[in-house]
Amino acid sequence: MDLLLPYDALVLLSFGGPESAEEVMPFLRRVTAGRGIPDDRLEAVAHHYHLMGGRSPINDQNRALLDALHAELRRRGIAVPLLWGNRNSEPFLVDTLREAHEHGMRRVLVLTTSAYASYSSCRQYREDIAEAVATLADEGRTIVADKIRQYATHPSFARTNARLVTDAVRAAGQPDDALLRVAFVTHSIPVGMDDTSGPGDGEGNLYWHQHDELSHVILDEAGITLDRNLTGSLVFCSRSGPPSQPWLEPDVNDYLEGIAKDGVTDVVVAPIGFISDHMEVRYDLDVEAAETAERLGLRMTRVPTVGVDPEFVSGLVDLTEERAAEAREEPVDHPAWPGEAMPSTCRPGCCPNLRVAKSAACGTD
Ligand SMILES: CC1=C(CCC(=O)O)c2cc3nc(cc4[nH]c(cc5[nH]c(cc1n2)c(C)c5CCC(=O)O)c(CCC(=O)O)c4C)C(CCC(=O)O)=C3C
Ligand SMILES: [Fe+2]
Repeated sequence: MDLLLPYDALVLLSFGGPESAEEVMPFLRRVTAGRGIPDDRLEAVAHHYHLMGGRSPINDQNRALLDALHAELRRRGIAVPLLWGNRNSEPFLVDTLREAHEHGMRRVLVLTTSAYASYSSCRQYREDIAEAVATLADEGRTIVADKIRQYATHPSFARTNARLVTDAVRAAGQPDDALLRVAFVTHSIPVGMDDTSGPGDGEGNLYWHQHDELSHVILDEAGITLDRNLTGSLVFCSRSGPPSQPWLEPDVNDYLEGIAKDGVTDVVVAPIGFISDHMEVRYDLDVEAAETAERLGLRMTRVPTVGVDPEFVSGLVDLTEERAAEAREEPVDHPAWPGEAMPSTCRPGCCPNLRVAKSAACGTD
């Protein structure tokens, strides 16, 4: 069996979520601390969790992803330990890393459950890694954490999403291109956060751009496979923040209103912004958007997220091998489609924290 040298472990790092009604408010307070989220929004989101019995599906989805990663690593003969930590709920990253250190591990590779550029999807994870590493340093434990590159532009992510959308369009059973739309959905973020997303060389809007580019190649691929002329749009869900602050639009529900007015009858909803069917998908799409569609008389087909799809999981394991080769300073390819490979070590000032200066791991700043 090979190892994933120089790494002593692979750590899955996720957002986290509550697993019981009592955990909902502490979780929400942790997530929104210092983020300026209005109380009525917090109450609404707490209600979404309570509708699901206080249990977010995200932790079970991560357990399934860990099993799938474990199986693929073993299939390739890689015997690296696989650990799991969250940013906002147990098991907390700092506890996972402390236990790793107790077991003699000194350098770990982190894989996050977030694919794109932006402060929320990349730097915030890096800040939390830095904080965990600093806490352990205060305890006299030195541990180094590297990270695989953001994988929104890894070909396995695009290919898996393209296949899932193709299958869903086929299943929707509306043969008339003019009556069908594909809505590519991602998490809305503040416009200012999108404007500053990217490597920090002045371009910005990389969050929006990566989603937009991926939507286009998926439409092309599905169109070619099905021999159809498909149309669609990038739309957003889960807006938070005060009404005075602009966030990316259109909201998925407003988009549905618009296409219904245009006489469209069928919508395929593809949550390409997320890698598993967590609350944003289960509530904001499967409950809220589904109700909007029903009210408008639109037939809605929801595309699954990449989840534990073998092609996606295999791509993630490719990325861990790629990062390990980089760390060993061996020549290595960085396959990317569509667009460019993101660096595994972020540049200074990329996807900045617009509120407070905080140190972030896995970067050159
Ligand atoms: C880009 C992005 C992703 C995708 C990348 C990634 O996956 O990380 C994501 C994922 C997630 N977001 C999640 C939950 C929440 N996000 C919130 C708030 C916010 N999200 C933001 C952005 C994102 N969020 C932003 C800009 C805010 C405003 C506050 C701030 O500026 O930080 C709030 C507070 C209440 C509210 O306002 O909604 C909650 C509860 C869960 C867990 C779901 C579950 O339990 O199944 C997951 C996977
Ligand atoms: Fe969020």
